[in-house]
Amino acid sequence: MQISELRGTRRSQAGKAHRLSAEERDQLLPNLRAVGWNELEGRDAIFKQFHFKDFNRAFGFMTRVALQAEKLDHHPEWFNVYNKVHITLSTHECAGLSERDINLASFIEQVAVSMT
Ligand SMILES: C[C@H](O)[C@H](O)[C@H]1CNC2=NC(N)=NC(=O)C2=N1
Repeated sequence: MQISELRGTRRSQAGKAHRLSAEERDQLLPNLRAVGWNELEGRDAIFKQFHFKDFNRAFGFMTRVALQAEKLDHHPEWFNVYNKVHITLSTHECAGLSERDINLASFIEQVAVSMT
């Protein structure tokens, strides 16, 4: 395998991202809605606010998410102040919500559960 192909695999979620269809949304979003993720109005993205016990927990959470985001080459838009972390997920490549956002949101949920 060539280095260039390996890079291709590292861009993991290989292939082009596509905006989720209505059917895919019906199938994938309910589980995330149930744990507090919502679709933004006026932008094809999902959003959730997290609250932790203190800054240490919030930043520990962000650190774990950041390392995975870098691995996946898919990064959150986020805002942090003290114990709050607000996260928006969307995919630039398709200018909207893709499966990459669903995968990252699922990972974020696992980390959040382990930090609260
Ligand atoms: C050039 C770079 O690989 C791209 O911009 C990646 C990086 N991180 C990303 N993060 C998110 N959230 N969406 C993207 O489309 C995206 N694309």
